Amino acid sequence: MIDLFIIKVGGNVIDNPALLQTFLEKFAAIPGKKILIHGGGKIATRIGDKLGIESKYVDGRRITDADTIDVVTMVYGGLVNKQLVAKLQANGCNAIGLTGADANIIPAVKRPVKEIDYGFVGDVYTEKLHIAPLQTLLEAGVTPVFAPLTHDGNGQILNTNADTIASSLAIALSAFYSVRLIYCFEKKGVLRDPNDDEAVINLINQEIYQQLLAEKVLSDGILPKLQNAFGAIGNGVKEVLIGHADDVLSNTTAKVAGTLIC
Ligand SMILES: Nc1ncnc2c1ncn2[C@@H]1O[C@H](COP(=O)(O)OP(=O)(O)O)[C@@H](O)[C@H]1O
Ligand SMILES: CC(=O)N[C@@H](CCC(=O)OP(=O)(O)O)C(=O)O
Repeated sequence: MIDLFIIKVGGNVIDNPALLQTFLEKFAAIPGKKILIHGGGKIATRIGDKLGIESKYVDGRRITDADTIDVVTMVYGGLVNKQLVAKLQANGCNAIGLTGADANIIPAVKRPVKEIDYGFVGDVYTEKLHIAPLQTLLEAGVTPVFAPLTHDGNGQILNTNADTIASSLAIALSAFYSVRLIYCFEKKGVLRDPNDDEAVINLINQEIYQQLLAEKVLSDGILPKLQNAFGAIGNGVKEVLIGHADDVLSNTTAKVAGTLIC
């Protein structure tokens, strides 16, 4: 099977112009087929603040009321997505910006209200992903760039965590490609001590994962990232890495920098 790189870049990188520029240059230089999924939570929060719309998170997921879905649709689907596409074009990468609603690629279900009402947050409808349009783009040498937005099939846009979109696409595309999923953020990998940026754990298996959870070394956004990483590796994805945005290119070769999930 042909290699396919699925790379997720988070909001802290997107919000740092120097880090973003380096990342995009290196992403553009990756040879072969690739897909980029971007976050942008930090930027949506900042623009929401300017508009007087407060951001609330529960377990790393944004509570997305009617005003907030408008903000994230504009910020993720417009501002961030189109700026990334333009910058990739400037780096010689023929990118196309998409949301999960485009070509019906990522249908989702509005998260049912239990103890928490997340509002317009979507859980990916994994069995209904439409992969064929993505294959057509990839075969044409075009690089899809996904905003963290999905849709419910009834005209409603939904807000979906970007780490989840990356793992869902990686799992679905593993039927056709040898998929390598790389989560890029502003740390060098999963850290044994969250206050020591050099304390990178090079390899995490289920046993080490459970130990780290028990030791409470993991918190905030690294929790959904690891959950999605293990979901991917257990469902056909060939390789999953978590590492620094600067190391994206080294992580596409045999020499790995960051945390390998196995
Ligand atoms: N053990 C750990 N190793 C790495 N990051 C950690 C750890 N514990 C907590 N974190 C936090 O998780 C964050 C990554 O999650 P998140 O901000 O959602 O990433 P992204 O920018 O990809 O969206 C890091 O910025 C860090 O603050
Ligand atoms: C439902 C939900 O929480 N969606 C996320 C989507 C953006 C995202 O995932 O951005 P980062 O990767 O930069 O964190 C949010 O609105 O924050």
